[in-house]
Amino acid sequence: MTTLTNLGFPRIGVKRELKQALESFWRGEATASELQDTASALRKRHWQLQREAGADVVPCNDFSLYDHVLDTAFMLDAIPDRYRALADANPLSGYFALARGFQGDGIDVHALEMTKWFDTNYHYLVPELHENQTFRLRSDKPVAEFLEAKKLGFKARPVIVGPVSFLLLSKTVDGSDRLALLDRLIPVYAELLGKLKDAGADWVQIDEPCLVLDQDSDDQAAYRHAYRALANVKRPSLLLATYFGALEDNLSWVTSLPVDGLHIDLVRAPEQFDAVIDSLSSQWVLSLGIVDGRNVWRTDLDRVLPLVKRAHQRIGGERLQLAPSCSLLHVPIDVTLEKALPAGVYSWLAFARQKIEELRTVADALSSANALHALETARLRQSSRKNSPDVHRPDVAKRLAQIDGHASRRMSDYTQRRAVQQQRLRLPAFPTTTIGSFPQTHEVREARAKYKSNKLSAADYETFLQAETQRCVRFQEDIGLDVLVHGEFERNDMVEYFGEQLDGFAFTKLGWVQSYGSRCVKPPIIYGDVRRPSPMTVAWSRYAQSLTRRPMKGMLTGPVTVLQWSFVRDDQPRAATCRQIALALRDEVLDLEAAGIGVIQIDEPALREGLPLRRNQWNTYLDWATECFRLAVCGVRDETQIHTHMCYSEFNDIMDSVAAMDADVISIETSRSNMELLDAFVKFRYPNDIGPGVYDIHSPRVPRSAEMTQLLARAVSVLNPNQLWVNPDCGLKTRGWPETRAALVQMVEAAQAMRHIVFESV
Ligand SMILES: CN1c2c(nc(N)[nH]c2=O)NC[C@@H]1CNc1ccc(C(=O)N[C@@H](CCC(=O)N[C@@H](CCC(=O)N[C@@H](CCC(=O)O)C(=O)O)C(=O)O)C(=O)O)cc1
Ligand SMILES: N[C@@H](CCS)C(=O)O
Ligand SMILES: [Zn+2]
Repeated sequence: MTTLTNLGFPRIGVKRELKQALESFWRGEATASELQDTASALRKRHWQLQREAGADVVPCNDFSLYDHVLDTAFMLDAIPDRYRALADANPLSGYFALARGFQGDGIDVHALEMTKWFDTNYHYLVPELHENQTFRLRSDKPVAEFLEAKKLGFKARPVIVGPVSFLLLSKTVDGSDRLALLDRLIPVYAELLGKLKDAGADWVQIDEPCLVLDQDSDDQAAYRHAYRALANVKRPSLLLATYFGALEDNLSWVTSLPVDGLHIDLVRAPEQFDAVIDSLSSQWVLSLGIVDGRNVWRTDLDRVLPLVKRAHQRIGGERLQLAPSCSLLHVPIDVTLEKALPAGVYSWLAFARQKIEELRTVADALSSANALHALETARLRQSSRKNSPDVHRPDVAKRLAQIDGHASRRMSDYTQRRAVQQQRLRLPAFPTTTIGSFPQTHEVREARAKYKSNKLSAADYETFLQAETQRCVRFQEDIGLDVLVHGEFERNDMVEYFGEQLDGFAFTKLGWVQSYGSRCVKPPIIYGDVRRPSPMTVAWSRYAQSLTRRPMKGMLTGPVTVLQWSFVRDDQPRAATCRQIALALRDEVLDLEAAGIGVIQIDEPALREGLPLRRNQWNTYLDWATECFRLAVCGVRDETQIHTHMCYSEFNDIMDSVAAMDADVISIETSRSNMELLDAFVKFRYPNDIGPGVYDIHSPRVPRSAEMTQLLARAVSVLNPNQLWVNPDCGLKTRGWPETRAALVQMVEAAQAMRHIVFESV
């Protein structure tokens, strides 16, 4: 019998129950045991849901209160010294201190660095290790969650992050070799596996997602060494899970690792099927990832079934498992809860629950004729989508065909533009600005919720937003910021807001996906050709500019980021969809310019995240991604200053492309890494202006101006001071007003200090 399994399930809950529980706990309004009760209720509900949908085996330890990499670091006692006292005194507070920083009781610690989980919009916390790092099994979370599932009657398979990927996803603070720590890590993994065996686990899913990346000979040696060492310990059988891409050149040696099975992603990399099955050890189980865990489209079962049948013939049902391509963490939970989607679009979608049901249909189709009806329904859905007039719009295709090379080039080069912009804007040295959003307080979100449920009229909602914007503009003037923003109070999310105003996008009501910790997003679904029926942001920017004589930045989300943070159609290349979005944004940029907005920021925080995981595919992506950015912005006159913003980006290896975007000013996240990210700009002699973030907005901690001056001094020591702007790392939407006010006052003070120190002026 073929087994239907799953690699991981969303943790947050359909109504974001985990978010509410976490935030209540952090506010001190709920106890730790109330938080843990919500967590165990969610686990139970999700295991039940998966079983009802048809899963034979459910994952456990895929749940996390914040992040699964942080859980692993915490479990292995990889806790940097600055958190140790907190963690020893109270493990839960210590755990959250690593995630969010902590200020109080005479302690002031910043959080671990956060970065993107491969090419997803999920963020993990980067474990901090050092040369003398030791490990021990500090907690038994995987065992506890396995026993919890077992007690409730579920056949569960614990999921753990493999030792080599754990080290490769970590950083050492002293520059020492991460993999040199492997020998100290292996005994702890052996102990954990032994405990899981004792608890009754037959199998463990050991995730080694780094196996789909380019791995050098040291990495290969590390996998060999780790799995040989774990081969002879008392342990459950090991399913080595790979996802987000192909094993490619790594396959030849992965198949000789002493494990018991392999999971492969056949959605991202269907081409690896033959090579894998040909080289598979005769003892190994093979788990086929045939349903897309990263997107929301229903699977073309007629395409998948022949593949599964071939595998069945080759290795037999006993050794065959069916699963989603990767953990379902990246998709919403249940499409049947969506009551307002257009009927056509609704029928084309599968969320986590439906994906497991699709796998059930495939498994049933292998063993009986019972699946005929389900297969026929699936077939009708595929053809309705393929032939829908809502998907294909001839006017969009025609406009795309007419683009020429001039459309993606500014009129003059940067030096000329800089001079006219400076004449127009007359900014001081070290100009201060923010990244766009100001606190999205409970009142702001509540007003929007009331407006959307018709409890607040459009006029009253607008009046409310105007008052918020006005207050925000006044505040920025009062504290002396130079380039102002309107605050983005009208936006639910920087991508969803634009999607809502563009043709070709659909929206969910409960399609929440975890972004980091308690923060979620509702990615829009791009199902058809994209068009802008009317201006999207001009009225708000015009209104905000009318409130001040200082320059007001127009604020847009860039084409690559809209693409990357949406569920994207899979029936045409991503580049084609991105160009359509870029053209829609180009119209918006020109409308903003015509409305008198002299500074326009087009955020592209997802540019790097969109990089293919294999280097040999980078150039193609970077060429179209940067071209799309320029297509969106290059229609403007020289005197219009174009800003861009990127957070969580490692720039070293993409500097050519960042420069090719040719933004007049780029703001980047640098504070958590102590300005390390600036190195790339320095090495490349980046010519345009840069705003290195001087404080971390992901933490409620308020930095002192001296800290920011120190960071700026580091920047000045390597870059031309005339190039530098002063701004936070990212937008302030997640912060409260008290800490925002306090931090920005300190930031303006830091800029003034720098003007004084460097130019002897104030
Ligand atoms: C910059 N980031 C973003 C990423 N991806 C995006 N798509 N958007 C981003 O901004 N990726 C990288 C980073 C990740 N960072 C963040 C930061 C913050 C959030 C966040 O705050 N998310 C919110 C949800 C945002 C939203 O859609 N809000 C809606 C609905 C609000 C709501 O819950 N309303 C309540 C009533 C309100 C109340 O009473 O308080 C309701 O409807 O019941 C809105 O504002 O209208 C979050 O809550 O997690 C995400 C990623
Ligand atoms: N303008 C956005 C960018 C976030 S990456 C904001 O300020 O929230
Ligand atoms: Zn940002």
